[in-house]
Amino acid sequence: MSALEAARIARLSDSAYYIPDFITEDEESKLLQKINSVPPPRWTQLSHRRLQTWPSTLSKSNTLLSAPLPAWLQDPIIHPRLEALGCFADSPHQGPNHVLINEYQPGQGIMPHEDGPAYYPLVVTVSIGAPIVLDIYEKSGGGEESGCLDRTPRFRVLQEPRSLLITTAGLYTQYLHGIEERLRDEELGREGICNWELLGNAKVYSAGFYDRKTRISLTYRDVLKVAKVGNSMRFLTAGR
Ligand SMILES: O=C(O)CCC(=O)C(=O)O
Ligand SMILES: [Fe+2]
Repeated sequence: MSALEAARIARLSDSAYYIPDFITEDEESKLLQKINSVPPPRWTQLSHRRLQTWPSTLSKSNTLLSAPLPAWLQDPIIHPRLEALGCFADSPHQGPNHVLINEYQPGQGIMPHEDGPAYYPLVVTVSIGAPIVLDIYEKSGGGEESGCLDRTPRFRVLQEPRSLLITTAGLYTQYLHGIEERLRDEELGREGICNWELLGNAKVYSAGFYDRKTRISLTYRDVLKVAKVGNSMRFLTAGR
């Protein structure tokens, strides 16, 4: 990942990279327009956010039925930009094959969790619409869920709209991540935000807070187990 050295979030050692303005405003509007014009059944309404899964949901055995991602999710994010960064060069399929799109209204979030073994341990997140703070928690020594709810985050990453966040290595395997359900993100500054020096426009946050607006993330991943269409009958009956 040497091409990414300038984007490394130093406080997160070698496990996270942040690039502001990874896409243009025009590309951001086109993505928003595409995401918001899919047929309604494409959305899964969850209790605290809604979600699209491309090209399809994984099977119970965490297998992806092989299918290309739609062109609007590939260009220009995968080709040429992620390819130029080389960040999936070492992953089994040499590129992402799965994208989750999460939408958070003000007050919504995602519980601290880890992304788990279905994926190669590398997640690339494009943020659009509005900023949001991603909280990173140490896995507690005393059992998976203990005390998670009232724990304070170990690190906080501010994701500006149009930015790219790469999480990998220790951050993927040793920590949990989540987004607090709140209407306002506060305590923004050099102290509390671990990628503050890398922000594209830190001035916007100089008041130390902002009110949440609708924020959408596109998380690009490489699913390890992929079934070819020719084997789809085996795939469909597996794990049932
Ligand atoms: O929206 C985000 O940035 C995080 C989403 C996430 O953690 C997930 O979908 O696993
Ligand atoms: Fe996640």
